[in-house]
Amino acid sequence: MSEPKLDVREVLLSAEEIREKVDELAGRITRDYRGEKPLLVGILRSAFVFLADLMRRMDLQCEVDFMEVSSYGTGTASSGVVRILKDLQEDITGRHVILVEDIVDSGLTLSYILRTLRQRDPASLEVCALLTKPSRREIEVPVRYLGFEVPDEFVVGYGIDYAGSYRNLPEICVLKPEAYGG
Ligand SMILES: O=P(O)(O)OC[C@H]1O[C@H](OP(=O)(O)OP(=O)(O)O)[C@H](O)[C@@H]1O
Ligand code: HPA
Ligand SMILES: [Mg+2]
Repeated sequence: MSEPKLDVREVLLSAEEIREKVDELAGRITRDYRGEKPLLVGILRSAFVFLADLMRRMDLQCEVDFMEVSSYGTGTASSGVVRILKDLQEDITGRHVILVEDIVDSGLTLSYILRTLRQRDPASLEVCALLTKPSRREIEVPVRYLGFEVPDEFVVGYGIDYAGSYRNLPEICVLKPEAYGG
């Protein structure tokens, strides 16, 4: 088993660039939700790193909950079928909810979650996503707080995996082709 860094072809976003962007997003959320206590909903598993950094940069009372969904399994293309593996613990009726996602690719995951959560009558429902890959979009999703646009490459790191690995890389990277082979 090789070290994760040895499998990296290119660093797309450095830890420093990510830190600065997370600060900026947290600042915007702090200003927009002043006087409220939003519920941050992290989409497991990949969003846990981003969520953990984001909430600590917000100067605001907040609560946290998680949903786990999966559509990618061990491949690099969405199966198109989004399954809820773990639902929220909290009742979101009347709450200000911010969905925290690491990447919007086809948009199928977020669009499914947004549809599901809207039916529960939150006071508001917005999305904060660190990355977007617009070239792969199959369905449009409204992202209020967006970090970076990435090219049409399968990215890993900062919580994001390929087949379960590479989540612990501190940067957003593209792997060497042989690392995607299995
Ligand atoms: O816009 P889409 O094409 O739907 O892709 C985005 C989703 O895919 C990834 O999750 P994945 O299903 O790999 O689960 P994970 O977070 O547990 O890795 C990612 O974290 C997003 O949730
Ligand atoms: O580029 C990606 N990398 C990892 N997981 C993903 N899920 C959707 N897009 C991606
Ligand atoms: Mg994944």
